[in-house]
Amino acid sequence: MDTLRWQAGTLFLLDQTKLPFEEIYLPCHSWQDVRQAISVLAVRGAPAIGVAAAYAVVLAARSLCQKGGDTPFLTALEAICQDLDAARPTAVNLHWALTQMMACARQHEADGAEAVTAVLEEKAIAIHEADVAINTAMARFGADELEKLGRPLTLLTHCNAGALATAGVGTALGVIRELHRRGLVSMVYADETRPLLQGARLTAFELMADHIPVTLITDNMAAWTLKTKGVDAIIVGADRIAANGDTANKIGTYGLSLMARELAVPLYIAAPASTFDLSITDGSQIPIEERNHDEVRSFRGVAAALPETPVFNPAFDVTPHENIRAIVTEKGIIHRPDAVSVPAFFQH
Ligand SMILES: CSC[C@@H](O)[C@@H](O)C(=O)COP(=O)(O)O
Repeated sequence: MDTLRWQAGTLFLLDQTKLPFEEIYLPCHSWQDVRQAISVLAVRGAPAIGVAAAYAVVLAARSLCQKGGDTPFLTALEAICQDLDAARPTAVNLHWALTQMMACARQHEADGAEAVTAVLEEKAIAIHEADVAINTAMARFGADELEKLGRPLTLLTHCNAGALATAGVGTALGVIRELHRRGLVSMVYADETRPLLQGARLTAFELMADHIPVTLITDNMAAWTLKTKGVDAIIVGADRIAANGDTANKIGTYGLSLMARELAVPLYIAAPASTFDLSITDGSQIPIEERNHDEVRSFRGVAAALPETPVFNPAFDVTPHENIRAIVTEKGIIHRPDAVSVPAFFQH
């Protein structure tokens, strides 16, 4: 089951709003289709959003070639990229992929719009394929690191940082998959992850499909689970990591990090280099997406509160770097991330 598929000039996205009950591919024929899919979380997870956005740029370039118009090709493409970038403001992989695509377009500008479109397609496919390899490398580095904790491991994860959030085996779940392959996973506790239940609908589904032992808990059971179930480590993904290691991830991760610190459970982040935003010094500069309030008042149309109930619905929070034991990347491990170790890691 692929999260995304590029076939004969159409992007097919596994519609994650329907999982785990229905496995339906959503055909995206235009960049607007992709933008809509990103907004409603039909495709989600920072790396998968980046790959989808790269294909959206190909669709946009193709449509601009067909339509023509007064605005210069690259100016029009740039405006579309800005619109796509705004679809999910926290996940920096989206911005990263769009920047890569625009740089590629500019590099080949002199060859004309048709040629640029062809090169952009090659670039999007390269970004897609690279994500698969990046996940595999991260899984190995992460498993080597967590293996040091002893065995068998009881782990806890939050949201979905799996195959469904990437083009490959996943970031945090990629590490868990590799640990399982080595016979080192005793149990994975999966937070259900309110309000949109990525943990219940996607993580539990993914792990069960791979016969990895998983136990679903509601988010408010995490502290008690950490205290009573012998959890050896927490491992999660990330949406944006500042230069000092402060990490934005799904809302609830910050709370987990406080529990982890209190209970001396190490917290690991697994994220590719494209999730780092070295242009910002710390997590206070990370934009936090706030989503529709109905996501909290109800789930799939079933009301949980009165429609006029006031709501706060931030989709992400920021975990301070002090609460993170290590960040697993495709280039290796950043131990005890801080304002010195993170930039130094990327200088080599
Ligand atoms: C490898 S995915 C890492 C993060 O993107 C993931 O943990 C997360 O927070 C996803 O949030 P979502 O709102 O489902 O896109």
